[in-house]
Amino acid sequence: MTAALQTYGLGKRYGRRWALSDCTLRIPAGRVVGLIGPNGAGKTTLLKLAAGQLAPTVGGIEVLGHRPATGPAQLSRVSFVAQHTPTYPDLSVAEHLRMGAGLNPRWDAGLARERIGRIGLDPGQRAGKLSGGQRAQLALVMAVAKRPELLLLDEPVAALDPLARREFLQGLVEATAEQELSVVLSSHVIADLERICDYLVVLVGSQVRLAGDVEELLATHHRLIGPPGDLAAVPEEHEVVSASHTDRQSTLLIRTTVPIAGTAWAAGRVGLEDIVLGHMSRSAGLADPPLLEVQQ
Ligand SMILES: Nc1ncnc2c1ncn2[C@@H]1O[C@H](COP(=O)(O)OP(=O)(O)OP(=O)(O)O)[C@@H](O)[C@H]1O
Repeated sequence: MTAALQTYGLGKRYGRRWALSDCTLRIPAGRVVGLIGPNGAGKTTLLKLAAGQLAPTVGGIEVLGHRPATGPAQLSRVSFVAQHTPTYPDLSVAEHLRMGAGLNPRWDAGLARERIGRIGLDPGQRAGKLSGGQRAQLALVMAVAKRPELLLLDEPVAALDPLARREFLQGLVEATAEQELSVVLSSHVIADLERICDYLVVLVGSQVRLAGDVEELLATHHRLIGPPGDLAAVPEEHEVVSASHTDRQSTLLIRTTVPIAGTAWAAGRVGLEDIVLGHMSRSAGLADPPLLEVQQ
């Protein structure tokens, strides 16, 4: 099956600073992929490389089996909504939709009208007079009505109110169920990603720290609670991702594919937030896990 996004040793450098480095990923098609990481981690850079708005410094990238933005056919298969959701301030909402219809061969006018009506945007209103959140909604409608095969969204819900945000995320899930659509969206809100994503990529300091199927990540990560500081007692098949210690106990986040049995440690399940934060706090290339906190 063709991957939605595939990268090989991909890197992008600005001057002497690497915005993204050594990125090798294969994201299957038909997934809703959450891209998460601290400010400056390289999320926007990866999305712009996928949209063909940036060229790699090193390595390669394929989107739906082809190099990004290599012609009209490839451009029509991908929608990209940039972080600040650009719209044309002098064009009305209706004029945006007419422009979308003129530029995109697979434009779904019915879907666009229905979504604009549901959001409650006035078709005669100029985009320059819309609120930031309304502009974001308009940009999202334009991106979805293009009927892309891959939708790239850079923090799409950051400017939306909680209800609009929930509706938008729900709409995304429905769109992926109705049509052959892959989605990659970046966000800082783990709860949003947890609700809709079935694949996760964690970027830290320009590098991929973790990537995988959400169900598999949940099944292979566990919390272990046991005697303080005794990491040597942890079986070596259990990769310790993070550790915190008090006088009375140590709490570990571990990743393992083997059953957890026969140790002095009590095991428990963890949520996506624990997994993401555990991997984000882990220092790159460290043999030993970092101490997250020490309580006396
Ligand atoms: N045009 C540019 N010129 C120079 N450096 C840049 C440019 N764009 C991004 N960078 C740098 O590349 C790195 C990655 O930036 P990027 O915007 O991809 O991060 P991000 O993960 O999207 O961050 P945020 O969560 O804050 O949006 C940062 O260190 C940033 O300063």
